[in-house]
Amino acid sequence: MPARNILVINCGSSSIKFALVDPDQPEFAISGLAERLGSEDAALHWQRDGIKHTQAIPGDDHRAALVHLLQRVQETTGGQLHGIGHRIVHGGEHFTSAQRLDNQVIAAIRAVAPLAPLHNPAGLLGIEAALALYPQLPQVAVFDTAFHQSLPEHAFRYAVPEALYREHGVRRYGFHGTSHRFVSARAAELTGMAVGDSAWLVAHLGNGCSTCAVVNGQSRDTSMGLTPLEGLVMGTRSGDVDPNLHSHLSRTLGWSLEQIDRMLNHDSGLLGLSGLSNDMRSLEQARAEGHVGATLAIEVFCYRLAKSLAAMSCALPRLDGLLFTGGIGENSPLIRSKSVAHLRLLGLKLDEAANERCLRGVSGPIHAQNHTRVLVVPTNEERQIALDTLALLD
Ligand SMILES: Nc1ncnc2c1ncn2[C@@H]1O[C@H](COP(=O)(O)OP(=O)(O)O)[C@@H](O)[C@H]1O
Ligand SMILES: CC(=O)OP(=O)(O)O
Ligand SMILES: [Mg+2]
Repeated sequence: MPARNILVINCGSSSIKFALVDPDQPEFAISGLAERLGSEDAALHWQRDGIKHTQAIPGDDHRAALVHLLQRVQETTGGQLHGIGHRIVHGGEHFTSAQRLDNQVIAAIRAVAPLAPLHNPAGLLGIEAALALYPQLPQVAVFDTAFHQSLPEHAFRYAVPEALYREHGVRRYGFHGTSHRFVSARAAELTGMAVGDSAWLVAHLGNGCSTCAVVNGQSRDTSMGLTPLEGLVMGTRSGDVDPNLHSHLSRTLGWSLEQIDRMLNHDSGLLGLSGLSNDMRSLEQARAEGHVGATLAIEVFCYRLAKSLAAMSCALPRLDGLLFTGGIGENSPLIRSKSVAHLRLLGLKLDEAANERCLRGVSGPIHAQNHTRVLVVPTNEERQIALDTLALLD
């Protein structure tokens, strides 16, 4: 059978992640990241046959970086590409599953772009660039929101006038669905349970962070809402604040909506609290050196995470386990330990030695004996996107 290579493109606000996935192979033929796009420090990093490479691409924007990135892919496949899968963060209420891209689907993605201002515009750039270079190849959009279309109405409605929902789509959508779906299915596999009879709390902790209650393979509640700003403390995003903060800042400081938007999305979260960095590695190091802001940022991050998990537990009939994933969830024993320490009432307690061992791709159980399961489960959004893309193309 010829290789069924799927190129997966995940465009963020200032970076593009990519991977060439053959679903029959455990490793990616090539994967990488174009980062700091639009700046003089822009660079393309990729890994092929276990060897890491870097190319400076100063000043490259998304479109220009995609040209370089696709050259690396082309060298690897020799032109054997079956299709392209794009991660699109917001699919609104239109899409409950992945979609083959056509003009109508692209228009619908564009229509909800204001609800994911850091993500959808970049995703559209990725689609345009890939269509320009590979007009003959089938392309698919895989939505972060799709997995959460199973939320019951009492979980997805806001307590605002009904017309805002009916006429303007103001509701909770939820994000990171591809990751929540992948790790909850993987956890069932790892523990010998049937996905269709399992109940998990999931903490996806990357640059964006969210929690999810997954029952029998379906999302029942999640911490992100109309946009990927609601919920947890994130790298640069505030998560939940009092909704009156907007009018307070406007009335007392004269701030514009743009200023408030920028502050909540780009200047808040770990960065805002610490005054130092949005990167958890840097904060952990600074905390170890006694940095007050970094210490506080970590305390708030962990407490708010635990509070959200406790709230999510309302959506579960029982708790089969808590799953940690994402760059922070997979790599930070400190964050796992501090957040689980707030959750004794849920019957959660860690085996700290096991917790310390789970980092840099090492996964496994980290709970104390005779306590509810806590697992570190590495996510693989790229593989899931490739599988969804193939399922649609076949
Ligand atoms: N060893 C580590 N310890 C603590 N945090 C880590 C470690 N490795 C990565 N991280 C954190 O993971 C976050 C990025 O997560 P990732 O899932 O890669 O993000 P993205 O949402 O961009 O995919 C950053 O805050 C980074 O500092
Ligand atoms: C939806 C979201 O927050 O995505 P990311 O974590 O990639 O920023
Ligand atoms: Mg992410």
